Amino acid sequence: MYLIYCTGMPLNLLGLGAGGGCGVGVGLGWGFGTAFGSKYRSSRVTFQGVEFDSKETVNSKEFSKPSTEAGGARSNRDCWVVINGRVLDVTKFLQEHPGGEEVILEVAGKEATKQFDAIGHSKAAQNMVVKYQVGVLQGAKVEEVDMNDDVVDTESNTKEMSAFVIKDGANYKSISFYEFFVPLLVATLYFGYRCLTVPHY
Ligand code: HEM
Repeated sequence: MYLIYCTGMPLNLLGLGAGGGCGVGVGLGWGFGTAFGSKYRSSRVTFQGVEFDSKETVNSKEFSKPSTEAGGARSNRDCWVVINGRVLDVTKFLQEHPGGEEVILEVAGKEATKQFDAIGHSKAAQNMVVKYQVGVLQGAKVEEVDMNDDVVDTESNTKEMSAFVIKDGANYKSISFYEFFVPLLVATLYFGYRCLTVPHY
């Protein structure tokens, strides 16, 4: 009798383990996701390590010629280029550039719009340009960049993302509540079900 009872216990414990594991796993995953998401929940968007503001806030200092003011900068310690009328200090970006630093150094201090466009840079890359803007070329008409575009860019969606985006929502608090309690409820129900259905000898 005693032996049979002992055999039943591990079964019961196994039920508890499976039930608890499922609940805790889902709960922790969702809970952590929620907490982590709330920490970064803002109007800022981070994509591949680059943070974009929702509004374009850039330096609008005017430069007369890329070849004089921006043009002295042709080394990997000080490298500026002009793309679509924007004067960019890309010194810090050189080593991060997926296409290598050489290609940018070749056009350092120059108008690089043609070369930039010729590559067919992704929308994300085009938006990234703003991050390095230190001014605009005098008389140049600079087009506004829609920062929200990059997150729907299909090509970029397939690339590695270092962070995720959670949009602001009025009812996110109630969502967090459900995210936490629904897995807990599921685990409890499962555990209850196991307790009732596993035979006790
Ligand atoms: C601030 C300026 C620039 C930024 C932010 C930038 C960003 C990027 C990014 C994110 C990529 C990865 C592919 C993509 O997402 O499109 C890339 C690739 C590349 N870029 Fe740039 N880029 C800049 C300037 C330039 C310039 C001026 C040139 C050429 C003179 C250039 C040449 C290339 C090449 C050759 C590749 C590799 C393309 C491939 O592997 O298919 N980039 N760039």
